[in-house]
Amino acid sequence: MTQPQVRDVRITDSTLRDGSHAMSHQFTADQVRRVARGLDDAGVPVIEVSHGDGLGGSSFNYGFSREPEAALVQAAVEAVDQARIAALLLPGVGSAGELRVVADLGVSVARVATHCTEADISLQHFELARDLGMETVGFLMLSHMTDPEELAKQARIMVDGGCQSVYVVDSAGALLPEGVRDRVSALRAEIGTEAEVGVHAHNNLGMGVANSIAAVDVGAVQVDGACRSLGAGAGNAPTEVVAAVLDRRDVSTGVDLPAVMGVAEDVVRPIMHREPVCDRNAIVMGHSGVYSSFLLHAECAAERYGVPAHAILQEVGRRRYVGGQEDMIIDIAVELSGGR
Ligand SMILES: C[C@H](O)CC(=O)C(=O)O
Ligand SMILES: [Mn+2]
Repeated sequence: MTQPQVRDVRITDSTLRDGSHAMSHQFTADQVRRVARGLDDAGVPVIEVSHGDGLGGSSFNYGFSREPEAALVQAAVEAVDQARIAALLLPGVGSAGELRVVADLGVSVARVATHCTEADISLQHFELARDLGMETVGFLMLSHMTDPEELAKQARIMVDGGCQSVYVVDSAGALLPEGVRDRVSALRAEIGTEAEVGVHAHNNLGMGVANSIAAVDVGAVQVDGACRSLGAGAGNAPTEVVAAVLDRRDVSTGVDLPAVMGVAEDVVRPIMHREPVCDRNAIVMGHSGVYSSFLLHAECAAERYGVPAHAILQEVGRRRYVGGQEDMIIDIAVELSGGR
């Protein structure tokens, strides 16, 4: 087992949460146990486990999980020695009760996600998480949809509410490195040493790793990844590649590179339903700024209504839909099909 060590950047692996989207939320407790154990052995300090849409996400709207969320979380908690287990919560999808349940199970990092202009809805969850003794992380989703100054104001709201680090979340994989640098720099200038800044990158335009490194260059000290990119859309910045590139930059992460490459290749790859790739659907999402987790919803609607998924996604981007508007994807498919 790798011991925790001094590090410059903390990697959070989101395979078991963002990867849930790419797995249609069908992770089993046994898979969670094996991935979490491998990541723990590789020295990954934080492992996120939840439904893709966070605690309470298992539903008709977002897709039902195969196994109860508590069983998945418990499997991860029991599998690790050094890693902290994190859970994601979107206020309104998950509730205070669900946060209490996972805190009792041993989850010690609460990641509260809001649309990038709606940080105020996170405050009661940060307060509760702090009361429960959890570390708090704020997730400003679809960060490309607002400018750096406004994003920094939203980060300020989270920090004043008890959030200890705020992430620039490129949910659509739409940002380019300069857009990431501007946003991370604006957050750093606003919150200074009061909280840390992190980055969560998606790969729809093939920029996941480059964007993560751009963020670190201007002061981000937390970086998310997913093994083998297993995440929504074209997936996340691959944890193993982020670790390798940071190592080449002499930025320490405490992650054992051969071990994490082994997890990606030998544990995660064999259980994947699909390999996230920058295909036409993904590029359309990145180019027109579509929430990555809409991909599977658009593919289902495409099949049902006989229209191309990329056309649906293009229209979602034009209408600037945000998380929570999954049901509108059906409306678009019906319209594009001519009401058939
Ligand atoms: C609920 C979303 O999947 C959170 C996330 O990972 C993102 O916005 O990106
Ligand atoms: Mn994501």
